[in-house]
Amino acid sequence: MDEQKLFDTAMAAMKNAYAPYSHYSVGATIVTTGGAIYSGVNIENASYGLTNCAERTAIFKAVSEGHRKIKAIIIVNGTSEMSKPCGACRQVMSEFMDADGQVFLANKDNDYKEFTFDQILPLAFSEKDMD
Ligand SMILES: O=c1ccn([C@H]2C[C@H](O)[C@@H](CO)O2)c(=O)[nH]1
Ligand SMILES: [Zn+2]
Repeated sequence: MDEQKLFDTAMAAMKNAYAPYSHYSVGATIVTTGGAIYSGVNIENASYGLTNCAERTAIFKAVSEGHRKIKAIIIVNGTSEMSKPCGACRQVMSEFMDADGQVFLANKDNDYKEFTFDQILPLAFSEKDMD
């Protein structure tokens, strides 16, 4: 799937964001190594700390259906500022992405920057650290 298609898919998903408290909508779309596509949105709660970010929603959907490896993720939001995954999402991404996985951080205006996963989470803690 090309980058423009990924952007369009994440923007379409973002319309389902449930963000009545922050009014900050986020959409994330991932591509598995097998080419499967999953999208997620942020889902807030009156008990604020229970909020689930868009990135983790998308990843958990894919993992729930048996996928274990993500090759690319795009994250969009409803503002002109570039999306930036929170620390919790970066750590969850690290469980299922390799260092060279593609990360596209976009805004609502179709501007995006491409990173490798290890650029956005250097020195990631992983299973290997427990050997
Ligand atoms: O990368 C991010 C950062 C924030 N949020 C959500 C959580 C909350 O609903 C809102 C404001 O923090 O944005 C995401 O979904 N992904
Ligand atoms: Zn997050």
